[in-house]
Amino acid sequence: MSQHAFAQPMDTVFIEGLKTQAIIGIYDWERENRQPLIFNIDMDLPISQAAQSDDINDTVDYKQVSDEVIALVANSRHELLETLCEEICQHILNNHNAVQLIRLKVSKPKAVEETDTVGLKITRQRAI
Ligand SMILES: Nc1nc2c(c(=O)[nH]1)N=C([C@H](O)[C@@H](O)CO)CN2
Repeated sequence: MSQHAFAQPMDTVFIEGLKTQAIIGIYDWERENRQPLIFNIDMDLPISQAAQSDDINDTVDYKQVSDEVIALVANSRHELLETLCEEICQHILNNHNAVQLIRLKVSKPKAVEETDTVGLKITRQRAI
């Protein structure tokens, strides 16, 4: 019987509180000044292979993904968080084959003065 006859349990590699600076927003002041965006990213994948091999290539490297997200955000100039978050999820799914599902939350703490923070949460899954 195949080793994969049963569903593999999903585990989560996560990045919490990733601080970036972006040109993002619909207002003039947001087009002229970078502002902070904070990301929490959950990446679901089975880690059983990496746990056996002890090889970073059998899992997803949270340091590498963090660096890629920082670079992607630094080079972006979107108006909406929706556009940026979709781009980040597609980048991760396209470049990190082990990742099956992503839950991404972005906080934009300087956007609405009366709040602690506002933002967006999205979930994206690899097409079967
Ligand atoms: N759903 C969204 N609503 C809003 C966004 C956004 O990106 N997605 N952006 C803004 C402004 O840029 C805001 O952050 C400035 O206060 C408003 N609403």
